[in-house]
Amino acid sequence: MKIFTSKQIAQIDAYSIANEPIASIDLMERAATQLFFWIEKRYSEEQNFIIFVGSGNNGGDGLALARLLSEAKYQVEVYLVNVSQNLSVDCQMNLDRLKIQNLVSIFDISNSNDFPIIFDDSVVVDALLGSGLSRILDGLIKELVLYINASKAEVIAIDIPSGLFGEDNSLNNLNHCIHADHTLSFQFPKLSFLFPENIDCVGNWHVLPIGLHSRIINEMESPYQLVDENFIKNRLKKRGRFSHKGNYGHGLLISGSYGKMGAAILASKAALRSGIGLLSTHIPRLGYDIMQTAVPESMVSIDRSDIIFTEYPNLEDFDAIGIGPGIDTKHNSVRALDELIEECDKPLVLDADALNIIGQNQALKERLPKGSILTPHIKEFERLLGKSYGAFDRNTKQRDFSKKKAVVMVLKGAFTAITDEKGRCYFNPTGNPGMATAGSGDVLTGIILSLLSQGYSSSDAALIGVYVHGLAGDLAAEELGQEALIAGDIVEYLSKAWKKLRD
Ligand SMILES: NC(=O)C1=CN([C@@H]2O[C@H](COP(=O)(O)OP(=O)(O)OC[C@H]3O[C@@H](n4cnc5c(N)ncnc54)[C@H](OP(=O)(O)O)[C@@H]3O)[C@@H](O)[C@H]2O)[C@@H](O)CC1
Ligand SMILES: Nc1ncnc2c1ncn2[C@@H]1O[C@H](COP(=O)(O)OP(=O)(O)O)[C@@H](O)[C@H]1O
Ligand SMILES: [K+]
Repeated sequence: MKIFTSKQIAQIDAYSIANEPIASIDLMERAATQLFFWIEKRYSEEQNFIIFVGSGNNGGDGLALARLLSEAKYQVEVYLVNVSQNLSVDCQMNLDRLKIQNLVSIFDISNSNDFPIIFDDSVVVDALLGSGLSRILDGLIKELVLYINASKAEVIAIDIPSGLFGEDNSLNNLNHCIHADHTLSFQFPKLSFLFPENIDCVGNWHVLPIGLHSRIINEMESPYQLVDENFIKNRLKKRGRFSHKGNYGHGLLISGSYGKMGAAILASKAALRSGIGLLSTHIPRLGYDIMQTAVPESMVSIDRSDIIFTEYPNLEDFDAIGIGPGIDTKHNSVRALDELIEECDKPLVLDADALNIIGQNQALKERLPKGSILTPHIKEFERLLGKSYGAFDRNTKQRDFSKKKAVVMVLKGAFTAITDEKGRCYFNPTGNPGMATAGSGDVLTGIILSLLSQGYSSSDAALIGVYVHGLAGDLAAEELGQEALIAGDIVEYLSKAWKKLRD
């Protein structure tokens, strides 16, 4: 699913009105009806709602919702806050309709004495400001937002929490935005929903389809996309009936050091459980017995060093190389990585300590082979590209770096962001907080190496790898629970995840 900016959504909205065609008031009714259906499924008739309404179309949605809810016998009170001089045309029309219906008490808020008591068991609907937000909140509306946030009532935000921008919130004060439990967004999620710092504002978000025009949605370009299962399924290659292990590539994984052999084991198992033909794992000498016992399916390449990575085998034998999990950042490993980067003309995935080494030796960053995949978490990302002003800035840096260096960058976390050489950014929906556990990144490196070895392009290897990794984590968490989940479980559940993608 493409993700559009608030400005683009307004254009899509206008195009739909002109070309479906549909009157804007009817589109608003469609939006409000979707809100109503969502609420009706979750709340019994006894539930009372306090709807705070602004003067734009977001307010109009709130007023139309108030009418639909009261028609269905819910208890509803509406509080109108004049955020600007005049109500928008559709907001005014819905206010008139609500007054004619005459089932709902409508109050004006002109100062803080007008704020209603919000009982803990009320549900607050935030229809103050939507995607027309043009500046950060101040004055009465900010006070009201703080007042709502201080209540214990559940809060449902319409379209976007009031005060939050759809894209860049680096100059915003997130405490002055509505903190919703649920955000009901029309047709698309907003970009800002996918950034970690906005979670307290957005809560759980849900996308409600309102039938915006498919032609404009298909034609309008956006660098941002939210990945889904079909998007991944369409990228999978078939395994031919007469294929043999030579068809699925030979990968080289450089991983592990004294005390960190687990990283090599996890990444190797993950590679083998993701379809690779042959795997060689290059490890320091001390790890020989450990590796041969734990992962007999992998061949072992032994370093001259007992405890760290200092050299690598002839790269000609391999289709792709993965390096980093648990290799440490000692001087001789830095030198060996430097040589590898200089020589390597094979698809390369760099993770963990390989990224830390590059972070400490910025010249290496300039020489990354085109098509390399880097898989940092936020800390590693900052070591590579410095601190950011916020998630939007970080995302812009990531896209620019991918484009400038023609590499794929995977910024890991909830909604892992994958950027490619065209500056496009894909957000991954799978995965859960149970995966915030030692070694889960190593598993991802193994999966991506496996896919690169099988001949997938760098961006497809990253997209598929991240998706299936998160899916395996989700399937594992469903059965084991998030607390008990360990990285080895992600490997174990890869089988179910791949099967699901092949269904
Ligand atoms: N997408 C779709 O297809 C559909 C969208 N729909 C709905 O429309 C919503 C967008 O509506 P909208 O454009 O009228 O904007 P909205 O946010 O309600 O209000 C803008 C007003 O607020 C004002 N204002 C701005 N910032 C402010 C501030 N900090 N403090 C105080 N005031 C501030 C601003 O003033 P100005 O910037 O002009 O000075 C302007 O007067 C969208 O979120 C969704 O709910 C559905 O109905 C149907 C389908
Ligand atoms: N809250 C979360 N939601 C989704 N995925 C997560 C979450 N927390 C962690 N993950 C995933 O788990 C992996 C953790 O990787 P990383 O931080 O490198 O761990 P480690 O260094 O311990 O191996 C990443 O792929 C990340 O996307
Ligand atoms: K809102």
